[in-house]
Amino acid sequence: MSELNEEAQAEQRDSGKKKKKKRKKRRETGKEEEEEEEEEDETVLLRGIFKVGKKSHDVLLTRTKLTWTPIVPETPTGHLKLQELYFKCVLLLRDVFAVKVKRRRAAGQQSGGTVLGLALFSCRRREKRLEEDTLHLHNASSEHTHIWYNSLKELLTGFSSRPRYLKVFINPSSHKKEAVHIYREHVAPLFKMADLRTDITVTERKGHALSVMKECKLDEYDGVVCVGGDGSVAELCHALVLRAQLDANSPEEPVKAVLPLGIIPAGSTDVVSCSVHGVRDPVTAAFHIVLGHLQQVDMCSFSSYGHLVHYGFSAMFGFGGRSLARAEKKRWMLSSRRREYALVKTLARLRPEDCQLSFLPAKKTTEGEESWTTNHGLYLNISVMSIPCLSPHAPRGLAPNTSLANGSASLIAVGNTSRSEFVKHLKRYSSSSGQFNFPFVETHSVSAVKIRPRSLTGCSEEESEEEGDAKHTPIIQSEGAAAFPWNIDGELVEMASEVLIRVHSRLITLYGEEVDEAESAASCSCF
Ligand SMILES: Nc1ncnc2c1ncn2[C@@H]1O[C@H](COP(=O)(O)OP(=O)(O)OP(=O)(O)O)[C@@H](O)[C@H]1O
Repeated sequence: MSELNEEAQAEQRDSGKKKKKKRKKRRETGKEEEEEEEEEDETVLLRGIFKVGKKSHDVLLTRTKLTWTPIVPETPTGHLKLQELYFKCVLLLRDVFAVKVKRRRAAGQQSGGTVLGLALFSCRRREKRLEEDTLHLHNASSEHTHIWYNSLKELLTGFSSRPRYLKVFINPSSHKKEAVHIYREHVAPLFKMADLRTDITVTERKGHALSVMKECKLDEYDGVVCVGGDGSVAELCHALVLRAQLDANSPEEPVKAVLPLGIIPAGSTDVVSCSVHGVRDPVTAAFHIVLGHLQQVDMCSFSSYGHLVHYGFSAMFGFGGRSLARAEKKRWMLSSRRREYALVKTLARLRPEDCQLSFLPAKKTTEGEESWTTNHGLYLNISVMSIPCLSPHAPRGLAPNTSLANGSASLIAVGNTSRSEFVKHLKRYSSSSGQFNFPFVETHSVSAVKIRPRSLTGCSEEESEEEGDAKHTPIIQSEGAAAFPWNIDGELVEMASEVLIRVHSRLITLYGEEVDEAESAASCSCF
């Protein structure tokens, strides 16, 4: 018997012993069932010889992985090089999204051809990015190749979270109007390889996706995909929860969205995409969808006068709302220029909001009662965010103290201070940390917030004087009373009077995962 075989047998004996020991230990803790499942997963389903590169390999397939080890001929001395003994490669099936039979075809030949073996398409991680990788397994036997192909196909279809049919919305007007191109170039080919079917709507106006979502037959689909910026994402998240609420006939209480949402970033900031992917990369986003990585995410409801206005992830009142209102009036400008212009202009006219701020801490009192804390004062900005809101401009997030599914939101209240101190606070978002280490900033982990403006000045009067060219109208306009601009997920919403924000735990599922930091890029140049 060769040293290789002895070694392999010894390894098997060892692992057998280890498994027995493990089983004994688990029996003691009552976890025998789990152990049996684990063992079943490791049962070898297929074993065969394929060429990987130029060398023949011993290839093993289990329910969870594929391993290949080079078959090394014995040397005259009977010794093997150490690196050859331990050179075993592993591919986890959870990372494989497609398998194809490779054939040699003559030029122009559409079907048939000589079987060459298999190609396994998988995704590998490079920090937060997911990239395509291919493993070629060569074997000229058609029968052998098809046995492996069928088994691999069967195992891949067993991943129940992977979608097969998706409703896709593309906003052609997002950011640089590249959404259609991004989808065609980077996403559609991956979906096709994974045998994923799609039903595509290219949106024609604001609210188009919402109206389609209200009407369409949802049970046909396994998920929804949005190709666009934060505004489009906000519209679809709102639509998914609203649709679930309508279907469940629950006028008061929000209902969990039935289908998961995938986000292909094509906007200028892409806060939600960065928060669940860690990068602004359409390919990474597409892989999370194809591989069925599901992440439950908290959402907020925003209501005014007792009526639901919107569902969303984040809201800014004060500076954040006013600067967005300014930016929206300059829609004809490029989005980066528009944002810089609005920030600088709003900073130049910086003024606090006089308001009553109440919040419900996330941790309930020992009696489990709701105990609101209320403050009156002047605030330059108030943010409520149920997700960390990562972006290349704020890699640690606008709200690093919250996470995607902790059932609470971060309340960041910035009190009145000098312009220079406020700018210092803003600049720290794009650098390292410490954005909250100012005496005028308070943060709380909350489950609900109420904001009641006490001044009578809304947005229109102050901001209109040299901006009469406004063509844009906010998505919600108040009647009569002065309306205040709110920035809800990057969309302008005008609301008068008190606004109530409630956090709803895990209201929506997004394709992605929890990430702690986003890949950073150059920060905004206006400071
Ligand atoms: N064909 C269309 N023309 C104009 N607006 C549209 C169209 N389709 C969708 N919209 C609306 O455009 C708004 C903004 O979309 P989106 O967020 O995708 O782009 P953006 O504002 O350029 O990106 P970002 O928010 O990252 O700056 C959304 O409210 C969406 O409903």
